[in-house]
Amino acid sequence: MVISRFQRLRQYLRPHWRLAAGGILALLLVNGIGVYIPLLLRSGIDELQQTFSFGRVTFYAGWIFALASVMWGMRILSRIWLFGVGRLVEFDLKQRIFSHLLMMEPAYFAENTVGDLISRATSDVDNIRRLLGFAVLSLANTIFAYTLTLPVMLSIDVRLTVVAIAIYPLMFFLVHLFSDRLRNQQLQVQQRTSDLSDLIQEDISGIALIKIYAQEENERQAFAERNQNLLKANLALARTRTTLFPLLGGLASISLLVLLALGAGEIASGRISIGDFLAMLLYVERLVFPTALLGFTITAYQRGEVSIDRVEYILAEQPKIDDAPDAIHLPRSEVQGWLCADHLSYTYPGAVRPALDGVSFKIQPGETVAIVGPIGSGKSTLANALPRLLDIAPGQVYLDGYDITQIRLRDLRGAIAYVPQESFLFSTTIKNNIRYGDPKAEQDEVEASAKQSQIHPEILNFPQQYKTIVGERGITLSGGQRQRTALARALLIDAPVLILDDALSSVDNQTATEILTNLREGTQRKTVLFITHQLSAAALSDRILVMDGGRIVQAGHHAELLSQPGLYQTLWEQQKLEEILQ
Ligand SMILES: Nc1ncnc2c1ncn2[C@@H]1O[C@H](COP(=O)(O)OP(=O)(O)OP(=O)(O)O)[C@@H](O)[C@H]1O
Repeated sequence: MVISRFQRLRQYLRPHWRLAAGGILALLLVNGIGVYIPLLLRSGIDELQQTFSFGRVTFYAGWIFALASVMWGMRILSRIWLFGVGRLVEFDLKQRIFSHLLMMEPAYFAENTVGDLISRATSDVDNIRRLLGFAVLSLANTIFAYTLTLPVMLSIDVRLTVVAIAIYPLMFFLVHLFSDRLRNQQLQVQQRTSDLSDLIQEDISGIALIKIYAQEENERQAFAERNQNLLKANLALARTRTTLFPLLGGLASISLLVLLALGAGEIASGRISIGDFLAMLLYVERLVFPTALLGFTITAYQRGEVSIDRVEYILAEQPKIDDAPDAIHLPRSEVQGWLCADHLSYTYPGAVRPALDGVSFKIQPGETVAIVGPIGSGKSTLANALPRLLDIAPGQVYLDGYDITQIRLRDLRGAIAYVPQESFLFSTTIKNNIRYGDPKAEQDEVEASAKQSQIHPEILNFPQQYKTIVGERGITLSGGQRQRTALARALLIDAPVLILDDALSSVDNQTATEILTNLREGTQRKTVLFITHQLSAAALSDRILVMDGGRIVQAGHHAELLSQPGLYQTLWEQQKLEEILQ
């Protein structure tokens, strides 16, 4: 069922309806008092014209002051509440979008650009906030202002009322017209600002390159050009703004002028009193602002509608990899580490050839298996398929005899520690990076896994040791240090299955061999699957699977594979030759 945007708005508002209702009630009160004050003034003036007394002046002034105070208090409350509702909805939506994005599989982020997702989660959510705060407030305000004020004005003098408000539709269309222009110019300013920040960001990251190629002057010119565009956009926006508001003021003055001209005649003929006339002037004044705002409100509403669609589009996207309806619970402590692939095939969306083509193997708990093969032979695809980072079909991979698509995702991923090719570190301390999978882990556990991955002595040399911050806000680690930190993170969670995808490629051969030997000989032997281009490291494993073109073309021990002609022998000879040539 397609839910209309209006229903969406109601959905967003539902959790905060009390606050929204409070804000709208406060607005009603503001408008009620706003209509009553001119009436009180009218009575005061008409009465004081007959018999003047200071007592009565004080009485009226006191009343008007008290009512105006309540009115302004209520106005403030209505703004706090209604804008607050907008902010709360903004908060809810951001939470929902972020949680939703966390559920999506990595392939989703390859299809949708980060820039677009960020813009939906920020600018579009901001438009919805404006729609719910500003648009609701001004729409309610305009409705109340008109429905309460017009009848009173008409009861005073129909002719004057019609003449006075005749100019309002013009005012409304003027604002509406301008607000479209304002919106486009505002977008231009935003676009130009982001063009400028993109250039600053790129130039700062590539500063070394700019210097090596002596391109400072060209970059300065490129910057001047973008800065000039931003200036133009800002000036155009300023021009529109400075034209609109005086124009509105002018129209409002014309309306007052007409009222004055006609009103004088009405007073002279005795059809209305001076008090009536004064009340009329105040009412006309009261309607100027809501009328002008209505034009902006319509634009805010249109913008908000587009944004609702853009945000809902993200939220409607369902994750392709999710728990099966009756997924099996498999606690990490109960997993032994049997892995089995049965004609596993996978083709990337849009690709012609399968990246995995009928891969079958059986791996026992505690076995260390190396996966080798030329570039693009499907090794990483296999590594990604096991923890279901790829959307593989059921009945192809089994962990401890259970089809992995039937195991709860949390449990499956909890049982498999995976170190991907790119070792990503968060911009926080080394310690927090290592205990990412178990944030409550103590220092000694963190150190134990750092020792296993042979990074401990280097961490002790960092300025604040384990408290040293890495990444953008801290120190930069070398490729090998990053890889060993990522390995320590995987070892800390002590999962029964460990997958290393070329995870020691930047670590020297000797250290890599030591790490792998320790892993094999450690007391808690895990099922280890390690993808590598370093065949000397693969030679240490219990078994080697050789992949080519998405298939396993050879399997066996190092000595066995080396003794028979085939891909492994070729790869080994190539590597030996490279070592000699180096
Ligand atoms: N996201 C993707 N979309 C489409 N094709 C992909 C994608 N990722 C990998 N491929 C293709 O799938 C095939 C197998 O790639 P994979 O990364 O598994 O190879 P690999 O053996 O790990 O290579 P390397 O040794 O370079 O890491 C390649 O032909 C590659 O181009």
